[in-house]
Amino acid sequence: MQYVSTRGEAPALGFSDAVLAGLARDGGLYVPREWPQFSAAEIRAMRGLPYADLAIRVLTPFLGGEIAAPVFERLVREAYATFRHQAVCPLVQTGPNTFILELFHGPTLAFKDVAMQLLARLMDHVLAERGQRATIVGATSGDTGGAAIDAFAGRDRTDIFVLFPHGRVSPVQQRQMTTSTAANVQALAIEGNFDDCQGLLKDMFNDHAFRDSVSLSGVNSINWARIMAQIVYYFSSALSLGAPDRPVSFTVPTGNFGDIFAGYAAKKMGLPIERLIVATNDNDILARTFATGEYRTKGVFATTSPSMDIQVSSNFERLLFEASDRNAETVRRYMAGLKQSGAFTIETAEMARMRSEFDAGRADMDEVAATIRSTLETSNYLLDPHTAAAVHVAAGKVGSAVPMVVLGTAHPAKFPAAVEAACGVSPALPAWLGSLMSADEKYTVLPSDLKMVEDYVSRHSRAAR
Ligand SMILES: Cc1ncc(COP(=O)(O)O)c(C=O)c1O
Ligand SMILES: N[C@@H](CCOP(=O)(O)O)C(=O)O
Repeated sequence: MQYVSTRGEAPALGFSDAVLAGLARDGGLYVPREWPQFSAAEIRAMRGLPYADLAIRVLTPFLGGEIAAPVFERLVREAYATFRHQAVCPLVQTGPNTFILELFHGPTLAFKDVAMQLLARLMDHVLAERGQRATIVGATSGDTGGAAIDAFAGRDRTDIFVLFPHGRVSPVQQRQMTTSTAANVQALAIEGNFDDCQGLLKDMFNDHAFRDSVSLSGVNSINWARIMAQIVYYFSSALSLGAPDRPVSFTVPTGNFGDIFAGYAAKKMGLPIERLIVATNDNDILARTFATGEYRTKGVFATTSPSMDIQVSSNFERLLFEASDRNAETVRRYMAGLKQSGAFTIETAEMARMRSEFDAGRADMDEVAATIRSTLETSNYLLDPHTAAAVHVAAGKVGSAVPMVVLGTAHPAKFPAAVEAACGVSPALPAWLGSLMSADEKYTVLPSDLKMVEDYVSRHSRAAR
């Protein structure tokens, strides 16, 4: 299996190199050269498999034989042993034909753990085999950072630097990043928003001298392995609802478009997914794009679902590549427009292709609060604000006989203030995270300035040459 860049100007790479590279050297994102296929019979044979076994079955074709089977099996089993629910990602029914796929039973209570726990082990394995070290820089609007720090803390072959928007993450999210005592962890509070953090990250990757000098690697969903690992729970949930003999639709709280792109990948691999519905909060660039065909950024607005406060949605580039029949020149043109004027207009035929698979909607903060309240009243189920945005959007789309699965991307206890304001209930952190809110914090505040951040990373990275 080879991985190609969406911008077509970087060399194709094998699995291990693509994982270590993160962003392609031409600024593009890696995607598999072709989608592995499972027949209906092969999917049927996956029914009833424990989550780790399913992950091994679904993900092995992506490895291109580069990770020995017994090693991969061990890494997968270790990754999912960190989850506190036996099913790893359980499915809970909340209405006649609606379900929440709970993705928040990992160490940091967010869906990011599902991929991050595996990615850290994969990277460690590849680096150890090659006798190398890497510097990992991640950008977060709140959840990726904590999940990455948990997964990489104490690993000798990597130093991890997480850029988070100063003052714009929830207190629980912040502490999950700032209370780590591991020597290889650095939390950097950037004076800006998430798009600034992600912009700095991409600029670091595109500064090849810096990139090479610190052996830069990435753990955001620009890294293919993040998307890959997220494909598995589309299979697990669809299988338990009757796949491949019954189609399923998914509504996904969306920001960087990584999670929903994993659903698209699952569909390309043969899973019968009817609709993939993008749910945004007030930062509704993707909902507007699906409505108008124009991707146009405007300022980021701070909401009660901070992890979705994003304008530049990285993985949308992967969908543009697909919708343009993998035309890298078209993708480069769109991305140049985004860089120059903050906008681009998508060709009609490409938009039609996207609309044939995806739908989109938005939930503003009042709608999110009302959904948290009403779901508690009618289903006795406490939503976090991100999942609530998706439940609101899904409610406007349900209606067919096809089951609707909403991805539950975070535990409500990560956002107690917003949840309590909405419904009067303040969700408590699980006991095993009890000391989080009293532990000492350690972080460095930096301006949103490329040179200053690069300088900080170079000075603190053990991989720096
Ligand atoms: C809780 C939560 N929900 C939804 C999202 C959006 O997911 P994605 O960026 O993959 O679209 C995020 C951040 O990524 C998140 O942390
Ligand atoms: N919402 C994310 C933003 C980064 O997303 P990623 O999936 O690309 O890592 C977060 O919580 O940090």
